[in-house]
Amino acid sequence: MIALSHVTKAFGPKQVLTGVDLVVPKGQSMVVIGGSGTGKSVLLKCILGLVQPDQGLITLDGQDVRTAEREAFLARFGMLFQGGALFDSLRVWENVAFRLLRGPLKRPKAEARAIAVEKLRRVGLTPETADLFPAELSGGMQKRVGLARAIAAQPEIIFFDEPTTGLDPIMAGVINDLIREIVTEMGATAITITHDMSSVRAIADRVAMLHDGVIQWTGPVAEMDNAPDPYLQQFIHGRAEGPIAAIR
Ligand SMILES: Nc1ncnc2c1ncn2[C@@H]1O[C@H](COP(=O)(O)OP(=O)(O)OP(=O)(O)O)[C@@H](O)[C@H]1O
Repeated sequence: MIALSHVTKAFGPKQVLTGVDLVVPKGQSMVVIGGSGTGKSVLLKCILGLVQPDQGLITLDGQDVRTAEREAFLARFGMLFQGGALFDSLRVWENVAFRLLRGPLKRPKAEARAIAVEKLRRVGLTPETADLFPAELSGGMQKRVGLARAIAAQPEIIFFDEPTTGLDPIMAGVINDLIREIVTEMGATAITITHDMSSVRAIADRVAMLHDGVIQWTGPVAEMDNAPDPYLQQFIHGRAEGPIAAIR
């Protein structure tokens, strides 16, 4: 379980998080929605310890994340970054096996490659893809490679940062379905950041809306449509009119 309690973060005069309380139960898929610049990425970075909150407490399975040994802590996480973030100079399989070729999860090269090929298969890519370079792949294929990399080391927790950005609606649907299937079969805890409401409906067990530095609403995805919160309703229906200022 990941728990955030009264987490605040400012950059200079800019208050980004003003008191975030959020619980992500183990094995659940939480999707965080909210407008551009509301601090969704900052929230993920705080959990990972890449950004230090000014106040508040973040725990993973009851342990304050600040006291965890860094390498072992990060080894528990997988990440699918916005845009895939593949290394252009490495072959596809080396990208997928990146964390299996170095650091605390290092294993023999042949074994790392075999795992990479298996993970590529899991995301619908053939073994021939393994020896290509990222530039030789379409955007949708790159996203699949990023997903294979995120799951290669069997993480307990996976973060997906805008997993469908830049994809056509059909490929976005394929990636959403893959994420849902993989998270379920791995029993992983997942946090996804997205603006894409089709992702929310495909991926989420629970939804949290970040607005004005706090979690404005959180609940099961099944309750989202009927929740009375006007901020949430404006956001999920993409209305210009409502309590959230449309000019930013
Ligand atoms: N290292 C930093 N230094 C200064 N300001 C930062 C830093 N990181 C984030 N910010 C600011 O914090 C705010 C929130 O940024 P963040 O990237 O978390 O937004 P977001 O909700 O993920 O947005 P988007 O949906 O557009 O990706 C922004 O105003 C951003 O400029």
